[in-house]
Amino acid sequence: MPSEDSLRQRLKKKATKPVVSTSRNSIRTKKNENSFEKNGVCDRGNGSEGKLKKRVKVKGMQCGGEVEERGKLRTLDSGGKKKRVYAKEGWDKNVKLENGVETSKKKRTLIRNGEKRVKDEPVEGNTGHLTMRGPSKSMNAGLKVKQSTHMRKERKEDVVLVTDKQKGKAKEVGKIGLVGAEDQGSRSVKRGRENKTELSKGKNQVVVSRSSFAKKKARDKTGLDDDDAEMLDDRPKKKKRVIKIDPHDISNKRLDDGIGINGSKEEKKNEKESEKEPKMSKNAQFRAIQPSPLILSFVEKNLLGRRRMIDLKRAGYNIDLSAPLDNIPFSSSSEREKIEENIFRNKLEFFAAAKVSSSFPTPNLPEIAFAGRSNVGKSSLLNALTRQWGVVRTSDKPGLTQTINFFQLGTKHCLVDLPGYGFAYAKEEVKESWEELVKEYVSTRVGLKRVCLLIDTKWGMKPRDLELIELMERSKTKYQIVLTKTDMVFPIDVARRAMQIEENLFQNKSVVKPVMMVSSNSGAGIRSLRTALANITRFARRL
Ligand SMILES: Nc1nc2c(ncn2[C@@H]2O[C@H](COP(=O)(O)OP(=O)(O)OP(=O)(O)O)[C@@H](O)[C@H]2O)c(=O)[nH]1
Ligand SMILES: [Mg+2]
Repeated sequence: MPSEDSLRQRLKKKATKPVVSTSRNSIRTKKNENSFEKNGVCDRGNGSEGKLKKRVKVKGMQCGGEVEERGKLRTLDSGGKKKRVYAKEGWDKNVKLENGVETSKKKRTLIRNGEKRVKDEPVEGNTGHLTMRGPSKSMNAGLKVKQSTHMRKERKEDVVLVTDKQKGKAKEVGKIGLVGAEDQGSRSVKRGRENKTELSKGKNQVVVSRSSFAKKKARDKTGLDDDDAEMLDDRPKKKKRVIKIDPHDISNKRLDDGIGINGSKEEKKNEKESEKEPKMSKNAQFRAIQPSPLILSFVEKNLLGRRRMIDLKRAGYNIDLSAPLDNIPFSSSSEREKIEENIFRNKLEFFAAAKVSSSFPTPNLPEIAFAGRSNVGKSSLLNALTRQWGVVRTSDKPGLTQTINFFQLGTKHCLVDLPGYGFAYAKEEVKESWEELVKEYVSTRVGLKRVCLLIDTKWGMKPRDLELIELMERSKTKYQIVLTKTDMVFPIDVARRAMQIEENLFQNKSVVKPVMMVSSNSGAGIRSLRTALANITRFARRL
């Protein structure tokens, strides 16, 4: 029988024995236990320091709530395990509503490459780290969640949670990166977990993780939101079409391209140079002509150009008469006017017509011929000069005069009406024969004192006119330019045309200046022409 004392000793021994925990490797002494009870903090002791993953179970100890580990907060469950935070947990505290989207700001620790960063990051979605997103366009229409994540530094990692209600399909696009940060400095735990579909039927959630900052940057540049950018990323990339151009194929080239088949640099240079010097149209060139003051004063004095009837009346013309208005002349008793009147008051008589040069009449009188293109007004001018209407036939149909017609003015002078050249209602061979006949006449005719080359004021000189001029220059036949139908254009254009022709024929020797300007209809300039022609015949001797 043990004595009472021995029993007491046994009991004491039992009481002094250490309590051994049943957890894995950790041993917690009674002392430690006491210290925890004192501080209200679970202390792991030296053996467990630095190994956060190893959890310590202390018998009879409950660590519900938050356990502080060296200044950091960590959620632990009642069993002392790290508490997993799900989407719906912790919802109420930090969640804000922005544009119908719940967002929360939650402290988050990012540790990469041994560095530890603590950032306040706005996170979308039900949890602090998740973003609700609609991957499809149809989703966007109804429930479009759009929250731009703020990119702060390059190594930032976004976690995006995508929901798709309509399709009911979950698509995992990326992976979740849940980073837990425990322990200070070098001791860090980064938990990256690839999260597979964890969605219910009604609500599918896809977790998307994008780590490429370059992608983000590019999207920001293009101004697309994440949805659009996502769509663009998923699109099959189009291959660039390379079009090979056959340098010898000119089927698609415009005719006015001006670039040669080879498209050499020189050709392009020439083209550029020609572009630099813009070509002025003929009309623009004509408008740029500045008439001399002498011509302008002549135009004004003779009432040339298109005029109002009231201006003609004020100038002394009898506008009630249908005949040329100069039949009421500015009568003056100057000697020159008397001479002019004497010559052109004589009777005008037709006496010969010639189709060929052999039919020309014998040159007994000094001759003044009227040449020019068909319909320029040669026959009309003869009538206007002599005021004898009907002696010379006129027509609005080009090509009426088909022979060289000789008219005797009084007893001392001869006026010659030539067939026109250029366009006419006649066969080509006939027209050519007219032209040849005229050329022969102006170049060989003895007694020809002056050729009045008539030019339509509106159209100016044509190549055939120049041909005849060249011929007369060669044959040294004196010729005078007479602008006709001046009543059809503005006075300034009459002056411009006269100036243009004078400049063109500046170097010609056989041309008689100045250029005369007339209108057989209005009679303007006829008196001046009479005066000029009277001076020719005045000193001409009878042959
Ligand atoms: N407005 C206007 N019309 C004129 C003038 N002179 C002639 N005409 C008209 O021009 C047309 C042709 O006149 P013509 O005298 O027959 O011309 P042409 O040079 O002899 O013609 P061809 O004999 O065919 O060579 C006629 O209808 C005339 O009325 C003018 O000064 N002003
Ligand atoms: Mg005629």
